[in-house]
Amino acid sequence: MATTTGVNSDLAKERNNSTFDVEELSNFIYRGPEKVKRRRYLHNLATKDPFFRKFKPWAFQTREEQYEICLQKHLYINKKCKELNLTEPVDKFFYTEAAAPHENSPIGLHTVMFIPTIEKQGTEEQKKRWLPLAESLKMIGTYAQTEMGHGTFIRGLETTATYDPRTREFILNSPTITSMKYWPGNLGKTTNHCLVMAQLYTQGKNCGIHMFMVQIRDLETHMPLAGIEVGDIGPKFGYGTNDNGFLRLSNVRIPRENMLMRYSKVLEDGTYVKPPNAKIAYGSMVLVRAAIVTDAARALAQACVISIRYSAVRRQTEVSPGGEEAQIIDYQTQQYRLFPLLATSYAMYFAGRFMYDFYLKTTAEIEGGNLDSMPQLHAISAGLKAFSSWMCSAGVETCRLCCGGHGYSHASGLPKIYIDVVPGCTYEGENNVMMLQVARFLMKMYGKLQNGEALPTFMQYMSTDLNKKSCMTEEVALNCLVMAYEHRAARMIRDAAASMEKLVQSGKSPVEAWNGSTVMLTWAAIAHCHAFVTKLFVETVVKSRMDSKVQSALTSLCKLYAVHGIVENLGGFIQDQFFDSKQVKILQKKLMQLLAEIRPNAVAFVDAFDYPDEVLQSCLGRYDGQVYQALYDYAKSSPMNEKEVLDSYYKYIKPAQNGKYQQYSKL
Ligand SMILES: CCCCC/C=C\C/C=C\C/C=C\C/C=C\C/C=C\CCCCC(=O)SCCNC(=O)CCNC(=O)[C@H](O)C(C)(C)COP(=O)(O)OP(=O)(O)OC[C@H]1O[C@@H](n2cnc3c(N)ncnc32)[C@H](O)[C@@H]1OP(=O)(O)O
Ligand SMILES: Cc1cc2nc3c(=O)[nH]c(=O)nc-3n(C[C@H](O)[C@H](O)[C@H](O)COP(=O)(O)OP(=O)(O)OC[C@H]3O[C@@H](n4cnc5c(N)ncnc54)[C@H](O)[C@@H]3O)c2cc1C
Repeated sequence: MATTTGVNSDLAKERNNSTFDVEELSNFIYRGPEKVKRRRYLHNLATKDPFFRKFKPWAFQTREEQYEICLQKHLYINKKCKELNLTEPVDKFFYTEAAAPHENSPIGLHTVMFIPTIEKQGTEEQKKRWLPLAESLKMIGTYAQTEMGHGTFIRGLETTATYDPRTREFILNSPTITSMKYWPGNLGKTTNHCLVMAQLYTQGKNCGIHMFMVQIRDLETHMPLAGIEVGDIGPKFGYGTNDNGFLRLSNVRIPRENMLMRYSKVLEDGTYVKPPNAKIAYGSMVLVRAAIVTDAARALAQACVISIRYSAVRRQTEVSPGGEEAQIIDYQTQQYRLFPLLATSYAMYFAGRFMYDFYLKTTAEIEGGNLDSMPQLHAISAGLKAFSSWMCSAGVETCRLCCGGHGYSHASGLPKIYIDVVPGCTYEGENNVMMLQVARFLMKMYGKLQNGEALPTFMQYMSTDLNKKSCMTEEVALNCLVMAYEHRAARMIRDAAASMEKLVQSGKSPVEAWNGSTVMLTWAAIAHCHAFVTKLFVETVVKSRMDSKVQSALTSLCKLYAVHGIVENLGGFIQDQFFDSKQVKILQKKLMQLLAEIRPNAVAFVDAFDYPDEVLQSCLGRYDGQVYQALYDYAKSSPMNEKEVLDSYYKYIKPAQNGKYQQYSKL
């Protein structure tokens, strides 16, 4: 029975029953007690700061208020980060996630893409010129690449930058309606500069797409400059705090020095100097793709915290007539929907940790002049970005559904998380398109395998003997699970390659063969990413040092991740009789056992993510489990309840009750 003060008794019982120390698991997730302490310190700085609490809740704000309030919060965050000397991206990330949770920043693109693009693609002189202005917000910029007509196919962008050697300027133009920049974050009303991706023309030749710094608004009045038409694109599915914008450029002249020239150059006479690799200009997209993995994991983790705590508190339906109503977390169907998502949130966190390290290592190599790992970085970041955003967005929605009616209310905090995470499936490369980039890499690797060439370590599984059957026994060993995922991926890669080969043999061109095989190629890419994430999870629990009780609990969760993925995608695992029917039954039975095994630790697993209530902003996910009082308080705080009788009653309902409808004929 729930009490109205203190911690809900069901939730308290859950915490008493767990088999491991939550603090130990938090230490493992966040890489040590010092880092946990630091994260808590940063969260506390934000959640205890009265500045962030003076605004009305996000769900009660109009679009204009969402923008204005979020802008104030992020400008304040910017100021505080400077005062507190928070320079590490991870520190800023933790401080911000607590200060403005899931409120997409009106200066976010400035921080996440504009400044990093100058840093990575600018010359020393350009960095010296622009970075101090950008750091002090005198220049506020965005990354303006996508156009109304093209987002995916960036070689098809229509914006032009034509070099005029007489004046040593570029002339920028949006020659058609489809060429206008459309979607860039913060572009509509906030920014005064843009990094514009445009087709470079010099000496009469098209040299492909390049980045140009373009001032769009006056630095004093903030009015658009001559030749610039700019504005907000209007309300969207979410992202109300963000002024995604449109931009038309008409004969806008910028100095030659405004082309980002660290790698490609246009000399004064108009001579074009090529970069060492044309795709080096895509580096800022790779950075954000890498960051999206952690961002998506965080969204799913928070949704699991909310949904699992609520499932422990919520009681529904007497199990036997007249008996006590069960905690909904005890229904096997609820466990089947939630626990694999809990496992997925851990899998994605570890994938995000890996991605962060790999990104830093590989970009350091690239900056040192060694570009060898660029294709791997592209394939891994594109694949993990797509896989994580798909799995986590769908997972957040399932968490919402698992909360029944209350999940549909903004009081749950879940809709806010969902609308923040789901565009990650689209921006920074639409997920299907990203998976096809992965497939392109896989086909190259397959070609190497056929030629007997060496493969990078993470691709060596492709040489597995596809006639081999699974080693799965009742024990359901982790290595047999990994082998199953790698077997499926290797077979799907081979099948996709065979499909293309067959089409070529039937007289199709390589391009036609590719287009005729994209579904199979996508299956292969997804299977590859699934294998990659599973193996990473297994290696993390097997090879890392951690408390033995935590390790045992985490091993069950990891097993659940792997077994559930097989049972849910069974067709792909049994197509070549890799598993026999006896082994399938073993896996199904194991799945049910694992749900029961994880049940006593479910709340502890979500507590270990260590998100304060102020970050979750959820009546259902509160640490103390006092959900009903919170829902009641939330309802009472609705602006709709400020007056007992609304003006609309007198204006519309009362006249209608009296049969008077004249007011409508006035319209
Ligand atoms: C890791 C850091 C973690 C830190 C965590 C802490 C702090 C983080 C702080 C903050 C971030 C927090 C969260 C982030 C979350 C949210 C972000 C907020 C807002 C989001 C803003 C969104 C902004 C945008 O959307 S910008 C626009 C993005 N647009 C796209 O992505 C377009 C997609 N299209 C493409 O990328 C390309 O067109 C393409 C599909 C790849 C095709 O390119 P194209 O040139 O046409 O290719 P082509 O066919 O000629 O050649 C293919 C060839 O090129 C290789 N290739 C392609 N791309 C790359 C690359 N990037 N690198 C290397 N190589 C590349 C490809 O492999 C092919 O090679 P090959 O021919 O087969 O050899
Ligand atoms: C919230 C949000 C913020 C954004 N912020 C920015 C920003 O700051 N800066 C910026 O420049 N852009 C931004 N964008 C734009 C974003 O990057 C693009 O929308 C994205 O890259 C997808 O491109 P698209 O819209 O052209 O989709 P399309 O390519 O038109 O996709 C439509 C469909 O076609 C399919 N498709 C397209 N091409 C292929 C192909 N080759 N093979 C198979 N299928 C294909 C896709 O899979 C998809 O199903 C933002 C978008 C959103 C939603």
